Amino acid sequence: MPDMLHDEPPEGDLSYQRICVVGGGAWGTALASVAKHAGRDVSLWCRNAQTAQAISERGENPSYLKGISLAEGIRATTDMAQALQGAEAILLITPSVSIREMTRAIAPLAPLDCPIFTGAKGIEAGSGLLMTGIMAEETPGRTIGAISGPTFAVETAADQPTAVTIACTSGLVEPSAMAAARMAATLTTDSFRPYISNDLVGVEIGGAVKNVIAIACGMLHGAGYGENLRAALITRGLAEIKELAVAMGGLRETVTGLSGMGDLMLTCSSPKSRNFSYGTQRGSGLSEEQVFDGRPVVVEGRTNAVTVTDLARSKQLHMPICEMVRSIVSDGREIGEAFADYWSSPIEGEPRAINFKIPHPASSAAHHRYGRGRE
Ligand SMILES: NC(=O)C1=CN([C@@H]2O[C@H](COP(=O)(O)OP(=O)(O)OC[C@H]3O[C@@H](n4cnc5c(N)ncnc54)[C@H](O)[C@@H]3O)[C@@H](O)[C@H]2O)C=CC1
Ligand SMILES: O=C(CO)COP(=O)(O)O
Repeated sequence: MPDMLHDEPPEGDLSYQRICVVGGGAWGTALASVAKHAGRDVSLWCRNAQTAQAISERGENPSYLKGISLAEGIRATTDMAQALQGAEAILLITPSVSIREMTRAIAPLAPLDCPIFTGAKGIEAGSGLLMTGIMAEETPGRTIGAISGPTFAVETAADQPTAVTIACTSGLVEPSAMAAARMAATLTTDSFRPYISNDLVGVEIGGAVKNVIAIACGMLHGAGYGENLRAALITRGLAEIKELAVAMGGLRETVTGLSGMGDLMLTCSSPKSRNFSYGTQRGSGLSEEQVFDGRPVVVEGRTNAVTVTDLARSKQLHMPICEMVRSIVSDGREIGEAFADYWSSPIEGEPRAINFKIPHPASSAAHHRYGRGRE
């Protein structure tokens, strides 16, 4: 079996010419526009008929990317069979909770040699499966992949320079990483720059966990804490991602790449992130019902705080920042109290492999300062 990452690259045009994007939200629309800019024939399945009409007729998605001119010629439709007709590769870009149901809808309509890549970032509740794990279960034998990285849809759709990592399983038809390389060639433009990886697990773990860390950063930013703390959370968050990725069979190196550190840096420091923004609003005192003025917004880290920590617990791993977020969003703990617990946990080694642990000597002072006792 050829190994795309070590053998001579194949000659000729690797690109898939006919792409179907499933999901007419912000990221699906942005990727459809990238593929169109790259010269592909692009169809886009949308749930909403008005959105599909606006994209096809005006080149705009007013619901998710208002005011941004998309590449011309995207064929948007609400008819899944029509959208998938003739597709050589599929991008499945709906929220993580819908990936199983959407894969079930797609699989009977797309031949087995048509790979599916997802851009959803998360872990499934109950099964603990990554997105590609769900997809592989629902459509066995097919090449399945992921696209991940520091990518705000609003910037990508506006043709701002964006880099991603693409990885895939081997499937029955194409050798490992070949489909990832083909998808990279398919989506490359003068502004969109893909890299390929042979570590699908590492790529996906980064995307799933960074959203939880971004909520933590947002909450403490919203509560008035400074940049020092944010840098500490990002760095210690990266350590949590690394430990989980390695426990799942991923590589440390992947976690320091675009889909790990890159996405973590982006999401933990920008109000353009829904996860960071949700955290900021909660940290500034808004309730769960009040955030985003009550609008339903996809905040993957809110559900994934539970799925990530469930998975970590099942591997006997402790992810203290993710546990802190879980205790707030799922168990209703007060933010200051949860932070005080985290911040006054035992002093330990960095990395934690340094086997050192002593009780925090100023634990009760920290609780007094940050928890309910604070003035
Ligand atoms: N927006 C961004 O900047 C980026 C988002 N992502 C990831 O992409 C995934 C999708 O996010 P967005 O496109 O931003 O969300 P969005 O909220 O902009 O759009 C979600 C889309 O999925 C559809 N949808 C919602 N629930 C559905 C269901 N149960 N079944 C079928 N379709 C459903 C909606 O109609 C909408 O078209 C998420 O996992 C997110 O983390 C990844 C990279 C960048
Ligand atoms: O994944 C993203 C950027 O890479 C989008 O982040 P949010 O879901 O927090 O908006």
